[in-house]
Amino acid sequence: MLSIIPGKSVSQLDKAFISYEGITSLDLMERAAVSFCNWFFVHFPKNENAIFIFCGPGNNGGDGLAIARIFSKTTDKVHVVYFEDSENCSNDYQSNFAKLPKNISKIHIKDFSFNISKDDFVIDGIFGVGINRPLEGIFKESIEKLNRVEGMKISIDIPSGIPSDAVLDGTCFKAAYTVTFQFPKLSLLFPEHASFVGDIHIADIGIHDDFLKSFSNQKFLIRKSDIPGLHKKFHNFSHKGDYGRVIIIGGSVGKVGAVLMASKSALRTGSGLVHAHIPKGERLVLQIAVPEVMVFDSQEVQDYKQFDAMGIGPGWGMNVDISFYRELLSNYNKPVVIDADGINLISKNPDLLKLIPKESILTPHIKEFERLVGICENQEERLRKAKDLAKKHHIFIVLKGAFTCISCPDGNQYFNSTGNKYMATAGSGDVLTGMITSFLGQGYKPFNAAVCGVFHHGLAGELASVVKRRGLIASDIIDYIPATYTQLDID
Ligand SMILES: NC(=O)C1=CN([C@@H]2O[C@H](COP(=O)(O)OP(=O)(O)OC[C@H]3O[C@@H](n4cnc5c(N)ncnc54)[C@H](O)[C@@H]3O)[C@@H](O)[C@H]2O)[C@@H](O)CC1
Ligand SMILES: Nc1ncnc2c1ncn2[C@@H]1O[C@H](COP(=O)(O)OP(=O)(O)O)[C@@H](O)[C@H]1O
Ligand SMILES: [K+]
Repeated sequence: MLSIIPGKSVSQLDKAFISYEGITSLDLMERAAVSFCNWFFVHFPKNENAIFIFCGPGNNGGDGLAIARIFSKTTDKVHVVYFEDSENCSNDYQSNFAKLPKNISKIHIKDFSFNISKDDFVIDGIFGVGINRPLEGIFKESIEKLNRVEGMKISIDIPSGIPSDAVLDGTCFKAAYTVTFQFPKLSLLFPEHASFVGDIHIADIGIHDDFLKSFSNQKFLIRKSDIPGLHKKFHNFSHKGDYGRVIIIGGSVGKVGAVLMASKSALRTGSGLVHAHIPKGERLVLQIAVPEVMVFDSQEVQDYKQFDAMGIGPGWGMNVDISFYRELLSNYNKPVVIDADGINLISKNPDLLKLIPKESILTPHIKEFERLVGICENQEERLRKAKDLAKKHHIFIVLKGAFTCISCPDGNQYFNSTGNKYMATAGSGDVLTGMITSFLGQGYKPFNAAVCGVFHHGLAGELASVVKRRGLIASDIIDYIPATYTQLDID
C-alpha cells in the first residue's frame, strides 16, 4: 500500500530522504521535474504550442523553473511567469532561476497579458503543499484570470490553493491534470476538489515505500500491485464448498433486482453456492434471471449459521421486521456485509449498531453514511467520523464514491484507486455488496475481502467503461468481474 503523507510532514520527509540517499534537495527537485516532464512528453508527444509556466515563490515554483529548463531543450516557446524576485524565493527556486537558459522568456506576473490560446499549455507551479492560508492579492487575481482563459491546464503536485490535507477555502487553480509527486496528497481525493484536480498522475521521484511508511498518517492508497498478495489460493481439487456458501438478504416488491445483482456478482466473484433470501412473491423473477442462485424466503431458512457469509440490505426497503434483523445480527457470529437499507435500518434503530458482529463490513454511500453519523460539513469530517465509527464498533466502513475509503478498526484508512464516473449508476453498489460477501464467504479475512472487493469492483467498472462509457449499467460491471482476474493474473 502506498503511504499518504500529511503535507506538514513533507519537508521532514524531504530532509530525511535526501540525507539517506546522499543527495541534495536540488537533486530531488530535479528528479521531480524530470518525472513531470516524462509524463508530459508521453501525454503530449506532438506539442508545438507555447508553454506558460507560472512559478510561485516556494519549491513548487522551483519545480516549475526546472521543468521550464527541461522543456527549453526541445522548444523555444517556453515562458516563465514569476511572482517574486528570485532573492525573495526559496533556495532551490533561486538555484533554478539562475540556471534558466536564454531561450526562455521571463515575465513578471504584473506585466503578463494573459493572452493564452486554447492550444497553449498553462502549468501551475504557484503553490504546492506549503500553502498555509487562502489566496489573496496578486495570487488570487492571477489564478482567477487563469481559470477564465483557455489552454491545457496542468498543476504541479497539487492545484494551487488547495491545502494538502483539508478542504479548500477560497480560490484555486482549475487543472485538467495534476501530476503529484510520489504519493497523492490527501485532499486530491476529496469529492469537493474534483473540479480543480482533474485526472491525477503519480510521478515517481524515487522515495521508496518503506521510507514513506515511517511518515505515514495511517492513510494509504491501494494499488494494483497490492492485490494479488491478498488473494487466497485454491488447489486443483477444490470443490464448491471451498469457495463458500453465501446468502444475500434483501429485496422488496419492485426492488428484487438489487438482490439479483448482488447474488449474480457473488457468483461471478467466485462463490461456490449463492443463496438469496427475498419476499416469497418475488421468487420467480430471480430464479429465471439467475438459475444458479438458490432462492428462499425467511420461513424456509432454519439456520443462518450454515452460511459462510451474509450480505444484508440490497433493495430491502424500510418495511422490514426489525426483530428479525435484530435476531439475525445477534445470532450470527461471523463478519457480515451490510449495505443500503441494511444501513438505513440501523440509522433508524441505532441500538442495532452494537449487535453488528465484530469485523463486519458496512458499505454506505455518502448519504447512507450521513444518515448513520449525522450531516457532515465535508469529506474531512466524513473521514474523521468513519474512522471513529470503525474504531468504536470494531467494524470496517467502506465509504463509497470516487476513491472509496475503507476505514479499519485499527484506525487505518485505505483509499481505492480503481473505478470511474461511469460507475455512478443504479445498482453498482449492489454489485459491490455481492463481491465483498463472496470474498468473505471464500474465507478471506474481512480486510482482504473489503480491499479486494472495492479494487476488483472498480477495475470491472473501468474495463466495462472502455466499450460502454455513459451507457454503462450495473450488469455490465458484473459481466466484467471475471476479466479482472485475468488482468491481475489471478487463477
Ligand atoms: N518531497 C517532495 O515531495 C518534494 C517536493 N517538491 C515541491 O515542493 C513543494 C513544496 O514546497 P514549499 O514547501 O516551498 O511550498 P510552496 O511551494 O507551496 O510555497 C510555500 C511558500 O509560499 C508561502 N505561502 C504559503 N501560502 C501562501 C499564500 N496563500 N499566499 C502567499 N504566500 C504563501 C509560504 O510562506 C512559503 O514561503 C511541493 O508541493 C513540490 O512541488 C519538489 O521540489 C521535490 C520533492
Ligand atoms: N465517480 C465515481 N468514481 C468511482 N467510483 C464510483 C463513482 N461513482 C460511483 N462509484 C462507485 O459505484 C458504486 C455506487 O454505489 P451506490 O451509490 O451504493 O449505488 P447504488 O445504490 O445505485 O447501488 C460505489 O461502489 C462507488 O464507489
Ligand atoms: K501547484
